Amino acid sequence: MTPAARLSAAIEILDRVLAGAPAERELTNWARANRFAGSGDRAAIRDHVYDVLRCRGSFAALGGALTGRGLMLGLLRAQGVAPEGLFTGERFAPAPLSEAELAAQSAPVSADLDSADWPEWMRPCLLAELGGDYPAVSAAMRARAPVWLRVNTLRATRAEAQQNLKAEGFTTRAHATVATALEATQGARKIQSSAAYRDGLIELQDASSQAAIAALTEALPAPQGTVLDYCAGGGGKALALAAAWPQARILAHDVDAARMRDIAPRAERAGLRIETRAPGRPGGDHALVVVDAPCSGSGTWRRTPEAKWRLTQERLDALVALQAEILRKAAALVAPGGALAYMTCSLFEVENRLQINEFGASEGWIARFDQRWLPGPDGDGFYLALLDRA
Ligand SMILES: C[S@@+](CC[C@H](N)C(=O)[O-])C[C@H]1O[C@@H](n2cnc3c(N)ncnc32)[C@H](O)[C@@H]1O
Repeated sequence: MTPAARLSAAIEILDRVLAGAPAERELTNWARANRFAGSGDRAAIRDHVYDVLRCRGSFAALGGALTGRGLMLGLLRAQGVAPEGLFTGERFAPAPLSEAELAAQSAPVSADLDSADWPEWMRPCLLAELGGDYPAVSAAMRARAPVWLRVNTLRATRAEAQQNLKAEGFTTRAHATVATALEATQGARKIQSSAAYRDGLIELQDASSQAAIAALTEALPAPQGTVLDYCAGGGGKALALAAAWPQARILAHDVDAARMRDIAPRAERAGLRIETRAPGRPGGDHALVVVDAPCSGSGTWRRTPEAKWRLTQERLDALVALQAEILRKAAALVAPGGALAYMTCSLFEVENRLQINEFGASEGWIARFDQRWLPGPDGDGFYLALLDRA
């Protein structure tokens, strides 16, 4: 496909996403309906769609309209690419620019384009909560997220994993402070086809999640009893905990059993043992209960930019109420003398420290420590609190 034909495809997909369709589904449907497109074309179209969704507000301003065409024109303007050579109307290229589109191309736009890429209702809250970090976080959220790998230190050292990956043509960079983390700097899209991945030397996991697991396992070097991952989902945290605590018995639970179906194959690949528990049957008296709570995901919106534009204040309030309910249920499963760990990949204090303060005050728990990681080159946004009974 020509670059212009890829733009046309992205415009078509973006128009459907703007009308409410999920981007992933539209990308899959487009690929099914256009089987002539190769993997390079699909990757390029995908990048256009996600690059644009991350910067929906600023690109609409630059392109003059919140439409597929307007957004793609905004992307080109942001990149300093003249659209006339691509919007030619020839064969599969988008139609030439209208008078109004041409005028929009040279119209002045607000200097604070970074801010335009947060939905308006949440800007005051983020400004207040991020303070001096607001400009850097806003800028970071407009760019693609790096791909981070977690080295399974039971199978290989980080240097060995790096060597093995290099021999297969994948280049990586070691994280400056997280001992298990490697950034895939070349070949990231194909990492799951590597022998290192198949043999369980590495897993995909964001560096901030790894940092949180490191902080948790440092604070609790050897849990005396079972560890329950109460919201285990696909098992990312449970696997990291099992690798960090090879002697511990790790149990995985989730309200939705289907979400846990990848845990067994992932554990097998890594040479780990994780017991899954049926929904509503998490057992009790655990030395540690981990709540990796359902949340806005705002710390990871570089990866899921649609979610940023779909979140509403009402939905956020509902999530906060759900987190409080989950915390109460999970706390009841902690053995006397045991601990409760709460995590989110959210940037909002209402899901993080405020949630913990409220829970602690009403249920009699006290935070031993909490920590926030902000999104940037070294990982996504993340939050961890470790709590003991007051
Ligand atoms: C942030 S995700 C977990 C991600 C997972 N821990 C990982 O590292 O891959 C939150 C999970 O909470 C689960 N969940 C939602 N409501 C729940 C509830 N009431 N009880 C237990 N799990 C719940 C969801 O099904 C989802 O899998």
